[in-house]
Amino acid sequence: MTLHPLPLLFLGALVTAMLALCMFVVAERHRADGLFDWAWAMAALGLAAASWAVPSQTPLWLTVAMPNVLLASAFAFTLQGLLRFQGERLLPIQIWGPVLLALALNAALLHTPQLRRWGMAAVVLVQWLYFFGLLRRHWTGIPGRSKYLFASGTTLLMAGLGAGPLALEHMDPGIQALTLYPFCMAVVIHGMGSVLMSKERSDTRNRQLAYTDELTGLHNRRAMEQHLVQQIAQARRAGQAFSLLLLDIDHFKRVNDQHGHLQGDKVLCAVARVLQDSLRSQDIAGRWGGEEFLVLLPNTASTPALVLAERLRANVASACHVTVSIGLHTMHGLTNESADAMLDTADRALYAAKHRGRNCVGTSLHAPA
Ligand SMILES: Nc1nc2c(ncn2[C@@H]2O[C@H](COP(=O)(O)OP(=O)(O)OP(=O)(O)O)[C@@H](O)[C@H]2O)c(=O)[nH]1
Repeated sequence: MTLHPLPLLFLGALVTAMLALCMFVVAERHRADGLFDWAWAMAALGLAAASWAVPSQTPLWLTVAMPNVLLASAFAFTLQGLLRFQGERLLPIQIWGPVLLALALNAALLHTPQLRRWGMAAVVLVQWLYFFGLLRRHWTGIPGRSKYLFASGTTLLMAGLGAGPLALEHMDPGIQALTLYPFCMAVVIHGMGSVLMSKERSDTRNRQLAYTDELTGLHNRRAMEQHLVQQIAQARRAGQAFSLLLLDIDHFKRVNDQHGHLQGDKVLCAVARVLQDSLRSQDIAGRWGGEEFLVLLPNTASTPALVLAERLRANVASACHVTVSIGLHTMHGLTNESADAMLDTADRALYAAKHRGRNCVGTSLHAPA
């Protein structure tokens, strides 16, 4: 059985067009993530494949020049999408210059196939170098694994479409047709990679939002509950001490009443900043609710925890125009305390600190039974 390139090219064009259509539908709400540009890239690839598939009697500008310019445009859209995804900018000439070059090259060398193919390979190589450089710069910041699909799919496409015509020119049409299978595969990998990359980015953002306190930027209560359970388990496994601090701003109602809710919010943010700046890298701070903050101190016994709590209290008092009362509780390595029990004891220590006149640290020793 002989393989004919034309039906396979039509199939390739159809697959690419369908992928482009799906991406346009999804991209509407993800323009800032580059998906819209990647949908245009896919559409340009589909059009290029369709133009290759028209019968050979058709003028060369339609079967050769146009698909070549469409290819360069597809890779320019790919680059532009990646720039948007990373919130970075390039001069328009850096993105669209290769497309103009492809246009000029195909106009000048339309009847000189060998030179034209070399020229196009060089244009695509320049585009790939931009693409690769950009991806490399941001690689570690892109969440998830779909970046591997995106990088390999795009590289396969660029290598195949840029250098393929040079490699295939003297080959049998049957062999040429076979190369369309990897083309279809590369298109699917590239398309899936771009859609999933954008999805993984949204998932990461949503997860961050779900675990972050909107006002202060600290962990929210949900995140702190999880950290607390993990830290207790870790302390128990390692037989280490683990301390927690419950901080409450003193007379915060007065701040709101006298200076307004907005000013109250600013005070909450200022206290959060002091916490972040005063803690060690292993400590975890979060907003527990209202004007209450929770701080977890892994591998910290009661004496150093008390020193740290006193430092926090003093730092807040000097930087924020308010004071805080702190309840401190320490779990010693092998004791079997639950998160609720620890919180309850810290809460009673906090109550004791309030009772002693505020702006001080209460420990389990001060807590009423
Ligand atoms: N601005 C602002 N105020 C809040 C927020 N959440 C809770 N509050 C206020 O925090 C105040 C807490 O007041 P209380 O529980 O009476 O405690 P307090 O005035 O700090 O008194 P003590 O804790 O006994 O020192 C209330 O007025 C709440 O409205 C918030 O997100 N922003």
